[in-house]
Amino acid sequence: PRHYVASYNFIASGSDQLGFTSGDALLVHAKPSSEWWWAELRGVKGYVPASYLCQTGDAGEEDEIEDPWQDEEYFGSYSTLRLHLEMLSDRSRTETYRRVVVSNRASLRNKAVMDLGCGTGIISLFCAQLAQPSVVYAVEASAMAEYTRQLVRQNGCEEVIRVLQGRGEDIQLPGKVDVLVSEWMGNCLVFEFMVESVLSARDRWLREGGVMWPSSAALALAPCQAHDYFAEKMAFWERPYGLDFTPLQPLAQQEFFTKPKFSHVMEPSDCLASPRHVISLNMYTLQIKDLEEITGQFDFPVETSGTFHGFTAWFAVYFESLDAGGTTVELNTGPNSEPTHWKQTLFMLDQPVSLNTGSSVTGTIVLRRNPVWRRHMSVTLSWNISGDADNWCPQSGTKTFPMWR
Ligand SMILES: N=C(N)NC/C=C/[C@H]1O[C@@H](n2cnc3c(N)ncnc32)[C@H](O)[C@@H]1O
Repeated sequence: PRHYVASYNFIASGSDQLGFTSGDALLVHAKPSSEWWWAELRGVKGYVPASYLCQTGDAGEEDEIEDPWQDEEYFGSYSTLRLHLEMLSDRSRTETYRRVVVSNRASLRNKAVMDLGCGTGIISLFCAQLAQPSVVYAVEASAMAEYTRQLVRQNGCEEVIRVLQGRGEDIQLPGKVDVLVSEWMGNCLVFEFMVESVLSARDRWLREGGVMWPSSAALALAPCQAHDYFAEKMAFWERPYGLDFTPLQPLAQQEFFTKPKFSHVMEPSDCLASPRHVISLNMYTLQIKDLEEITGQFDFPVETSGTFHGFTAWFAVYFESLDAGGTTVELNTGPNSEPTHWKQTLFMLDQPVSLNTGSSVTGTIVLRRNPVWRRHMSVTLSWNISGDADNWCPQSGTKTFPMWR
């Protein structure tokens, strides 16, 4: 963050704007655009008009406008093998995409395919190797694209696969495509918001009546117990080495339970109720503006008495057949399916609540996209425990988890 001083008064006109008076010292946290910056004044944050401010201290040295998509860092992370190895090593994920190609091999003949965010090109290579599309546009923004070209040649697919290095939003294709395939899903389905790039490519390059793979997506949720995680991070402070460290428990709650826990492996037996799809996305009708705030409702009849430590979330995506009436292929990242590199995401409540069968946990989940950092979001879970008269614990609550800003 950098210090600026206000040269003029500014009256805020939107709820997300920050008003100030000439002479106020503001802390600028981010510069999502050259007109509006994200700043703080006396603990309140909001958008401010950049032209009303001037830098204190080393004036003149203009720090670079920070990219709200953090593309340099994001695509940088995909120019090394680490993440590609993780994704390719995820057999459930990779075999599912291969199964989609194989089960649609006849209908893929002579089709034009776009593989958005192809990485090493695995999906494109499946298409060229296991079916006979007329062309596959393998689009990859990171420096990995150079190697992807080599892999295409190495596997004799250069007749079919054309690797285009660049962002899906920027590249030009010679024509529209029949199939837009992408592996875009992040934690809680949308984290990283690569889905926006997929929708942008759909709107630009998918022909009328073309097919989206995945065709639809769902976020699943369940109230759960998380005894091991709770013991490891919170109960630990009760009596370590015979001493009472409980004054550290508020710190532990802040440090370990404020953000969701990625890569959590939930046992099916941890579920206190049958998981439900709380959000469903139709990849044909979903609009980019819909991504700003996605809301789901839930009503879980408690089936197993136990300790309600939090909620666990995961996703499933569906690949409809190119043939009318053909079978839909599912990739499910839940606790009852083959493990994947996404595992599940655990949202810990501040206080565990004991739950008895006969009660129910009803409420909402809201995914709110970060207005400044466009690959980030917050998840707000609000719940109400009803039908358990003899339970003295708090009956309702709400908690907002940043992912990550
Ligand atoms: N998180 C999951 N599941 N997959 C991440 C997969 C990301 C891959 O897609 C590329 N990618 C992401 N967004 C774009 C874009 N807009 N244009 C071109 N390539 C892109 C990244 O560089 C990675 O190689």
